[in-house]
Amino acid sequence: MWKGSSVSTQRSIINLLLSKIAACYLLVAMCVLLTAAIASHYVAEKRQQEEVSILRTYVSQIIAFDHLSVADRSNLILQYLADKRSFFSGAELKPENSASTLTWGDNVGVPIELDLPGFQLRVTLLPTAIISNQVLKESGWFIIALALQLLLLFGLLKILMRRKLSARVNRVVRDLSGIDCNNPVPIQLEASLSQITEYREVMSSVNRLVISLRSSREELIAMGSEADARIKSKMAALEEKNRTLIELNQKLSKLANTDALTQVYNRTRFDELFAEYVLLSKRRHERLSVLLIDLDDFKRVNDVHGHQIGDHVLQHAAQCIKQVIGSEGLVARWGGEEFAVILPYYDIVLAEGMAERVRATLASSRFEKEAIHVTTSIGVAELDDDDTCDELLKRADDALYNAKGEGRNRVILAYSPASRQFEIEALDDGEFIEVLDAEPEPNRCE
Ligand SMILES: Nc1nc2c(ncn2[C@@H]2O[C@H](COP(=O)(O)OP(=O)(O)OP(=O)(O)O)[C@@H](O)[C@H]2O)c(=O)[nH]1
Repeated sequence: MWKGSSVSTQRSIINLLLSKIAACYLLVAMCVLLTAAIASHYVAEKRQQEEVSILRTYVSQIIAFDHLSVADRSNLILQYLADKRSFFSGAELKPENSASTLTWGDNVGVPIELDLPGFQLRVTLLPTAIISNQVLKESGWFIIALALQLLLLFGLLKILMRRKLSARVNRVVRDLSGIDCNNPVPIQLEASLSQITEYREVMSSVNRLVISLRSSREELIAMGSEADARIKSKMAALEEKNRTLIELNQKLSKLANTDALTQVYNRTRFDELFAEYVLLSKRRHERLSVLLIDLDDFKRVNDVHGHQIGDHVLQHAAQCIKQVIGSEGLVARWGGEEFAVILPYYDIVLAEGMAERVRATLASSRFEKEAIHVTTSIGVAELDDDDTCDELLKRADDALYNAKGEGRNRVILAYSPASRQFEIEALDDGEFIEVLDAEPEPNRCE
């Protein structure tokens, strides 16, 4: 945009300069004319007086020539006056002792009597206004000539200035178009143009804008970085709070899901997990077994060693079960001194093996300094296609009940009506015999 208007900008600057010069010239010319008009009046008066004085001297010299006749003298005087018609409008000459009077001109103006020996001379001065008009006319021609010269000079000046200004205006235009909005810097005034008021005003307005733009930009940057820093610190605080919240949530969820004494899953969580595992296993037609583990004669432990020691034994027993199960299944406290284990992908035979390992481990363990010995009875059941959670648990519970009834410290398997029946009898310390059951009773283990 700036480049496009460069030429017109130059023209307008040149026209501006020239119009200023022309206005100055007209003002000066008017002053000169006025002065000339006033001066011409005084000049005319003065010149008339000088001419009268010269005339007086001349006539006196003519009179002094004795060898000339009166007529010759008169003629010479009138001839002289006729030559000076630009100052005198008429004359009347009357030699002494002569009856006739010689006249010249029309005698319009101011009459002056010149008293000379032998002659009476009365000359009429041309009116001063006429003389001053002549003076003015001469000045007028002078002024016209001057104006013509000035016009010529203007033309030359215009060409010269256009050439000289071109580079400077281009520089100004380049400066203006080169203002970088990201780093606005005030423009240096072009020395040769700074004499022009309009240029100065425009440039100072531009520079004011540039400075305000710069300060606004700096303010914005400062505000932006301050806001950035605040946002960052807020984000860091938020992240910190979020982390704390996540940790608290994890702790809370662990607290909600874990049994406070034994640090295995609590009953509530077991119920949820058990329902999910049963659902998934049935949907995928995968095996799943459950163990119900009960510590034998635990009342006796409490009675003999106290409830607190009983608590410790419970904790140790829970950790033992967890260790044996490892990552194969999930251990939960079913209630009191009873634990439940979910074994995904385990059929009843595998589950029985795992139950036996649990039973044997606990039976061979000694707890606390009193070397407390506890045995366990375990009921094992495998998920059947038609089973609900409750039915499966019921079968395991029944098996556990049977284990208690059979004398404790043993593993009893429960069979569903749909599955192939096994009978495993626990012998001493976990020896089992697998027996075919011709007519098995549902949910019962023999
Ligand atoms: N120390 C302690 N004892 C508990 C806890 N929960 C249940 N018990 C005890 O466990 C005992 C369970 O007794 P019973 O139901 O008679 O069972 P048992 O003595 O183990 O006998 P059987 O199960 O028939 O082998 C009771 O004495 C309860 O007080 C517990 O959290 N801490």
